[in-house]
Parts: sequence; structure tokens; C-alpha cells
Amino acid sequence: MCGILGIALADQSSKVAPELCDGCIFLQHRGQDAAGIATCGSRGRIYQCKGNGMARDVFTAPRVHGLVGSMGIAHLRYPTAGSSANSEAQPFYVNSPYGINLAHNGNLVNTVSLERYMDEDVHRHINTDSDSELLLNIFAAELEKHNKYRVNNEDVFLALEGVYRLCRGGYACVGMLAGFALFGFRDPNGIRPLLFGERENADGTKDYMLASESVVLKAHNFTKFRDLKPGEAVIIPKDCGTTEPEFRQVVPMNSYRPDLFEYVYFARPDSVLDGISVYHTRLAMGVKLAENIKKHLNPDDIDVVIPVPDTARTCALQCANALGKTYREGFVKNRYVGRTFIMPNQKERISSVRRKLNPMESEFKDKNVLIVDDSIVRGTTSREIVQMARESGATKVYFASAAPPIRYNHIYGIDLTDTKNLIAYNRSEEEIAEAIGCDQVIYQTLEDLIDCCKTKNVDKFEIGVFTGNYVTGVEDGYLQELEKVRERNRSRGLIDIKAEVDIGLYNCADY
Ligand SMILES: O=P(O)(O)OC[C@H]1O[C@H](OP(=O)(O)OP(=O)(O)O)[C@H](O)[C@@H]1O
Ligand SMILES: NC(=O)CC[C@H](N)C(=O)O
Ligand SMILES: [Mg+2]
Repeated sequence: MCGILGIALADQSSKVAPELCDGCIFLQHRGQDAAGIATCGSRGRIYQCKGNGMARDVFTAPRVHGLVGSMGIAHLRYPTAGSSANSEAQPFYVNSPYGINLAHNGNLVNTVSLERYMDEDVHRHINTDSDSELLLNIFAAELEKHNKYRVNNEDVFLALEGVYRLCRGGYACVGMLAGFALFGFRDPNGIRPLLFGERENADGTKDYMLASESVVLKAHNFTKFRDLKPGEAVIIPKDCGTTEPEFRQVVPMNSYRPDLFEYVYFARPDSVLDGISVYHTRLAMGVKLAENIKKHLNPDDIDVVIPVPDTARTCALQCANALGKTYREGFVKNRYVGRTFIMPNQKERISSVRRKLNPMESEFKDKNVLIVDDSIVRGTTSREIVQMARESGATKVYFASAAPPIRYNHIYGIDLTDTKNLIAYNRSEEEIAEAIGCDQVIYQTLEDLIDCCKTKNVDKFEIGVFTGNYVTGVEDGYLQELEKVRERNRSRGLIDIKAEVDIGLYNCADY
């Protein structure tokens, strides 16, 4: 998933870093492993602060103070390729040509051949297992082809054309060319989200923002905003107070297929992505889910509907309304524990569920409860939740999911674990119910889920996680390679130990 952000301020003597920091807090739910900011000062020098941890821990006041410049980019990382090593925190930097930074949301699915291309044809050294470092170097290599003293917009668009030609997968990116411009681009299928917005200053000049979710733009008063189209890019010049941004449809749109999982779980409910309100899709998911529940269960057999906080709340409330049942907050969430799903290892996830959610006995005792969650992935949450409901005295426990069974890898930037760790992998619904310990499990159908999200303009989605058919296809050997890298990172042999810090640019962090 990951969150990306870029801001260019009209006033070149002002500092963009505080607003980037604040924006990162609005995107924290998209990645909790690492955070990073890179800014560019008026003389073209780049400043950076990044590392493992949440935004508030990485961006300490003295570090932010050291980030000079009126334009910059930021990243919140949830690793999907490589490892969670500090050295893979983003934005990445490469000094040639011109000095480039890049922050990437998504996943490339042809990294095996891209690595070979880098090595054998382009002769660029890639120092980590991150696909984002690879993507940056592909862009750099394409830009270098013009061999110009100074870069211009045409060169950047041409280089991006090369990126589109070479890279397969899901990618929304924000980048920065030292002393020149910010830029953003979105993959030709629009799998990952990216929005552009502007804010008018009192003197009539404009500031610009690129962000993964509309909520950041809105919160920072960037009123006029829109989604970049699949295959579209924008360049925002450093002197954006006097020069307008330039948009270009770099390659034709291949399809318009935003990732359906953004609406199920990933995005904040108060965001609107590709013209679709996440909140409204979740309300609709509740209604459709209720219709489906009625086909499988006698509603008289349900005493109360209980959500699994946080994400499922919106959907569960509407589901209860549609069923005509009482809605109760049976689990109290400890707001100081992060999203468990995006925690790096399984042991941490299991203990976090109990730390995060605490049952209120009165809501379960001697009742038939219908627990509603947005999705069941590994089953870590549902297993614990069902057990807690039983320990609290529930008579029967039904479990409903607003998403259909997840039986396949997510390959575009949501690390939905190895297929065999998915609770629905090779299991029927009865077997899933048994595995999580509930009396019955009821899933949303894929057709209904799509109906909840589609609009006139966007009626198809990336749904590979439910069907195993991915919009870009997957390069032969890619999934095996991914698992190999994961295994290597798990064993952490001495031969391949990860560097503590990124070697690209001095990290101005500790002082
Ligand atoms: O089957 P699992 O592997 O447990 O994954 C599914 C759970 O993970 C997510 O919750 P999470 O705690 O990440 O975040 P939330 O507070 O936004 O619901 C999701 O909302 C489900 O509850
Ligand atoms: N979740 C993402 O978008 C991850 C970006 C990139 N593939 C990484 O692993 O760092
Ligand atoms: Mg949850």
C-alpha cells in the first residue's frame, strides 16, 4: 500500500517540510514501517530524513528543522518487496543524472528481468532488494539517454515513456529533480491512487500537492483536486509561483482499474479515490452483506451485530440497520496500537490483536452475535475475536466479511502474505468457519462488492486477490523470486545482511 506525498510551494523562500510532516500523519494508515522526507533547497541541494518507524518518531523537530526548501516529497512505507530494512526506507535518491528522488506506492512484477537489464545493459548498481530503487534507476537511465547539460519537461516525459515501456505492475510515484521540479505519474491501469491539487495563496499564486488520498489535500486546503489518469504524468516546476504545472498523457490508458482493496480496507473512509467515496462504498457493502446474510441465516437467530474496529465499523453499522438488528460496540479498541494487518511479522500480529481489542462481556453474554469485519486475510484477527466472543459468553458466533474470500496473493503493493498463509487458501467456507472457530462464516460475493464501488466512469477494478487473474499478468518466476527474497530476509544470513542506512545520500537524521 504505502502513502506518497509531494508539495511545491509558490514562495521559494518558505519551508515545505512542516506541511509534509503533517501530511504524512494523514497517510500513516497506509504504511507504518518506515517514513521519509526529501526536500530541495533553492540552490538545488537535497535534504533528507528517513528511517524505520512511524512518522512522528522519524520526523523529530530537529530533523525537520534541517530540511530546507520549498519543494519536497514524502513516503510512508509498508514493505511489499525486499525487506523492512532501514536501508529500504524511501524516498530513494540517485545522484546522476541531475539528482533524482523517488517515492513509490505499488509493486513491480517484472523485477527479475529489470534487474538483469540494469546489470547487463545499463550497468547501474542496485544496492537493495527494493523494487522502488530499481524503478528510480530505470527512470534515471532513461533520462540519461538524452545526455543534456540541463533537463527540460520534454526530457522528463520521454523518460517516463521509457519507464512505462519497461516496468510492469502497479505504481503511483512522486519524484523530484534537484533544482528543477516535482513530478508524479500513475501506472497505465491506474491500479494505485494518486491525486493532484492546487491551493490559491492570498497574492494569487498557487501551491501544489500530489497525494495518495484526497483526505490530505482537503485537510491542507488544496481545494481544486483531481485524480491523475492511468498513464498520466504531471511536472510541477520549482518556480510554480510563476510557471504552471504541465500534464501529459504519456502513454494511452490501458484500462481504468483501481485496486478494489483500497475501498475494502486500505484507504481512509473520508477519502474519495477516482471519484468514488470510500465511505459510501463501505455503507453499500453493509447493505449488500445484509442481503447475503439473509440468504444464509435466519435473522431471528441474530441478537446483535458487532463490528471489528476500526475499518469494519462503517459497513457493520449499515449491515445492522439493513438487518433491523441492534448494533453494539462489543470490542473496545486501544487507539495506541497500530493496524495489526500491516505489522511485519505474524507473532507481533497475534499478540497485537489482544492488545488492540478488548471485549465487553455484557454485549456477548448469552447472545447470538454476528461479528462483521471488512476482510479476513490470514485469519489472525478473526480467530482471536471469535475466541474472545466465546470467552465472553456468546452462545453462537457468526462471522461476516465485507470482502469475498481472499485466496490469492496481492501483487501490486499490498503484502497479503504467501498464498498458503491465507485462511481461505484451499478451504471451503465450512472449513474456514472451523478454522476460525465460529458457527458460520458469510462472505460478500465479488459481484456485490464490485456493485458497491463502481460508478459511471469506473466500473472495473483490479481484483486479482479474489480471482488470481491480475490485470498486468505476472512475469514467470516473479512470485518464486519474491518468496526467495522473503526467506533470505527471514534467515538474515551474514552474507547478505542488510545495510543499516541507505547509501545514496547522507541521512541528516541524528543530531
Ligand atoms: O485476517 P487478518 O490477517 O487478521 O487480517 C484482516 C484484519 O486486518 C485488518 O485490520 P487492522 O487491525 O489491520 O486495521 P483496522 O484497525 O483498520 O481494522 C482488517 O480490517 C481485518 O480486521
Ligand atoms: N506498499 C508499497 O507500496 C510498497 C512500495 C515498495 N514496493 C516497497 O516495498 O517499498
Ligand atoms: Mg480490522
